Amino acid sequence: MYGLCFTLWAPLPAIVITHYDYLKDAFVTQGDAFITRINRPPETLPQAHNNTGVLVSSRENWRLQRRTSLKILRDFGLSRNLMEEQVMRSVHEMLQQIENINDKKKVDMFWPIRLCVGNVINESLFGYHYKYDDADRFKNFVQIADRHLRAALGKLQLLMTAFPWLRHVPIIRELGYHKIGTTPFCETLCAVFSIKDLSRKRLLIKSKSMMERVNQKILSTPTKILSTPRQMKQTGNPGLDMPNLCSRFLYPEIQDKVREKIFEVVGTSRLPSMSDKPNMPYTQAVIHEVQRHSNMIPVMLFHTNTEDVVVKGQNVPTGTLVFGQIWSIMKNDSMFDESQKFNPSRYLQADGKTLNNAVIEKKIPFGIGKKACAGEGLARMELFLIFSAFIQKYEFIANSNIDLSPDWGGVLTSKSYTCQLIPQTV
Ligand code: HEM
Repeated sequence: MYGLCFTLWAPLPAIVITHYDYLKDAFVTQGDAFITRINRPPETLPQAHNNTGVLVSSRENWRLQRRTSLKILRDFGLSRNLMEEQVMRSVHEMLQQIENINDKKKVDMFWPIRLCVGNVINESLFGYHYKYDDADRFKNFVQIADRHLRAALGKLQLLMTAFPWLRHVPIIRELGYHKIGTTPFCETLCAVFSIKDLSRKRLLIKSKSMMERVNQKILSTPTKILSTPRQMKQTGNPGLDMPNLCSRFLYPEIQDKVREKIFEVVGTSRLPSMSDKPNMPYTQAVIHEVQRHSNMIPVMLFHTNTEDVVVKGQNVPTGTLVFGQIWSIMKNDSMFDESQKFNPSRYLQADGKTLNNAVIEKKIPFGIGKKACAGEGLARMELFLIFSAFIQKYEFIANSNIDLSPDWGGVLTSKSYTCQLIPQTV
């Protein structure tokens, strides 16, 4: 830990914020100054056109894309019951799939969870979902997106962030730009469009024309913003996965307590629904703690400021690269007592029933400010419905020692594990 807010020369000056109060001062209090991304690799690599898509666009383009995306999500039912119904359909299908597993002594939960989450967004955006026994295309798609996310943070990529002109040097362009940038993008498109066995050259040519097709489509349909290739990648993206599920295997007493509360409020004849959520503060507290303790996105994406700002007394000149280090904030004892400990009770007041909003506010897995996660509402709904359905239906017992240290990447993922599932009845 180098301090609450420090400059890193790598070789561009980048300010790294590791304290909630500094982050809030910059991204919330002075949020209008931080609505730009850096427009450099790795952000720009998969983009067919500059300054497009919600995630990496800036200023007016971003405002328009974000506003429209949120409107489309709302129209698709995010703020109404429709989205809950969509999530529940996916949960039912996943539970059915799990029920069909004969040997529940050694179950790998990786694909059931990915498919459940991926199917929600696929069904909403593209109108179809993958069956559990016919999901090879989806799996291929997820693996490509995963590889791309890992590669995007490679050394060459970081070098190109510092010196974007390097992409014009032929050898670097080949290694760094195509290999890490365009090829995974082509592969993703091929996975989406079911194209097989193309040579690399044909792949690039083919992908270029597909990109054009996709872009034409993007530019000519009202849902273009949610259908950009980048978002298509996100449908299978590990970033949309549930956080590390392992946390709860290590704490059987917490698992039992959540189940007890679910049985009290919901019973066993139906699955938990969003209307039960206010009556289940302990379950909410456990989910908050899973997201803090097994945080998935360690650093907020690249931000720069459009005007000079002063963050808690420190000058940040226009155009500075600013990183909000979510990981350090959520693992900091000054913000979360004994932060290494998995302790859901920290989110509850002394009565054990009322949520402690002052602590919850500092837990920021979705980022903070104007460019915070646009899918937070959907993600939180999925977390609640999937997690509580799991615990209501099964007891999860780890088969071996669970290692909670994450696999490092743009998105932190859990190490592989298997578990025993014991069906629950009262
Ligand atoms: C547990 C799941 C999720 C987590 C932890 C998460 C976290 C994040 C984080 C940390 C950011 C970057 C914020 C920043 O740089 O300031 C982000 C951005 C974003 N997320 Fe998520 N996210 C999740 C799920 C989703 C879902 C389900 C969707 C889509 C339905 C989504 C769509 C987006 C978009 C569009 C942005 C870019 C927002 C902008 O730049 O304006 N996310 N997310």
